[in-house]
Amino acid sequence: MTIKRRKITVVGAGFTGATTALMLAQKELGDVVLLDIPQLENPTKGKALDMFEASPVQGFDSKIIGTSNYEEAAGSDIVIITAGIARKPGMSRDDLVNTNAGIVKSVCENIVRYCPDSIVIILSNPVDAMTYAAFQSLGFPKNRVIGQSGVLDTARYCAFIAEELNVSVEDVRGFVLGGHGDDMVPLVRYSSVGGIPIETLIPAERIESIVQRTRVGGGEIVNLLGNGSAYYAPAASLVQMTEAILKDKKRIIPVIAYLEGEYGYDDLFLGVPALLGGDGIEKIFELELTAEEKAALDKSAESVRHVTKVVNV
Ligand SMILES: NC(=O)C1=CN([C@@H]2O[C@H](COP(=O)(O)OP(=O)(O)OC[C@H]3O[C@@H](n4cnc5c(N)ncnc54)[C@H](O)[C@@H]3O)[C@@H](O)[C@H]2O)C=CC1
Ligand SMILES: O=C([O-])CC(=O)C(=O)O
Repeated sequence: MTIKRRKITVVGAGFTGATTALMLAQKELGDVVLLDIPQLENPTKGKALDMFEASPVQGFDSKIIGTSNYEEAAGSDIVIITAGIARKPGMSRDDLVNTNAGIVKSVCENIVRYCPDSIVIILSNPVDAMTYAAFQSLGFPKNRVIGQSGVLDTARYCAFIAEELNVSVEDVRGFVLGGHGDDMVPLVRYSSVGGIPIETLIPAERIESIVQRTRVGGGEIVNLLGNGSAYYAPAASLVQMTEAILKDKKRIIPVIAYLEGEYGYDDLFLGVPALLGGDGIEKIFELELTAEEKAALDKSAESVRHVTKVVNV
C-alpha cells in the first residue's frame, strides 16, 4: 500500500482563499493548490510562492502552488470554493446572489471534470443558496457538498460570551442554527461555559444583546473594513471543517447540509448540527426545539428558501 499526501484545492485566491491556504499549510493538512482566474494567475502564483517561502521559517511541510489551471487541482481530496465577490457596507449577502451563482456554477463544472471524488466545501455568499447551486451543478451525493456558516457564526457567538464573562474561549460551548443571515438562530438553551448554562451566568438582556451582535457579526466587520468582508475567522472555520474530514474526526459541528425532511424542511440547504468525518456529512442531528426556537428557525429557513429560489431554476 502506498500512502499519499492529501491534496486540497482552494478556489478563489482573495482574502479568504489565501488566508485559508496558509492556515491549511501551517497545519500540514495536505498540499495546497490555490486557484484563481487566468487574469490573476501571476498574483496567485506570487501569493502561493510567498507562503511556501514561509515554510522553512515556520517548519511546515506542505507544498503550496498558485495556478489558474484546473489540471493542477486534479485528484484533490477536498475542494474549497471561496470564489466570488464580497459585500461592501450597505449591502446584504443576498445582493451577491446573481454574480456569485454564475461563478460557483462555472467552478463546479471544473470540479466535476477534475476532482470527481472530492468533498466540496462552499464559502461564497449567500452561502446557503450557493451551496444549493453547487449541489445542483456538481451532482455529487449530499454528504459531499457542505456549506460553511455555522462554525463561523458559533465562533463569533462564543467569542462574545467569553468576552462578556472574561473567561477562556476554550470553555465556551454553543451553536448557531439556520441560515447565514441576520435571522440566524443562536441557541441560548444549548450554550454553556465550563458546563454551566449561560442563562445562569449572564442576565437575559445581555444574552439578547450577544445574540443580536452575533446575527450581524459579519456586517460589523464589513462596516469596520470598509471595502470587503471578514476573512481570518472564516478561513479558520474552513480549516476546522477540512481537518474534521481529512482526519475522520467525527466532530459534531454546525454546517450547511441538504435537508430532506429534517426539522420539517425539504429540498433546502440550511445550517444544522452534523457529524463531520471522512465521508463528509455522516449524520444530521435533529434537536428538540421550543416553539419559540422553531419559529425563529422557520423564519430563517424562509429567508434562505427565498434567495435559493433565484438559483434553483
Ligand atoms: N460563508 C461565510 O461564512 C463567508 C463567506 N464569505 C464569502 O466568500 C467570498 C469570498 O470572499 P473574499 O475572499 O473576501 O473575496 P475576495 O474578493 O478577496 O476574493 C474572491 C476571489 O475570487 C476570485 N474569483 C472570482 N471568480 C472566480 C472564478 N470563476 N474562479 C476562480 N476564482 C474566482 C476573485 O478573482 C478573487 O480573487 C465572498 O462571496 C464572501 O461574501 C466570506 C466570509 C465568510
Ligand atoms: O458578512 C459577510 O459578507 C461575510 C460573511 O459571510 C461573514 O463574515 O459572516
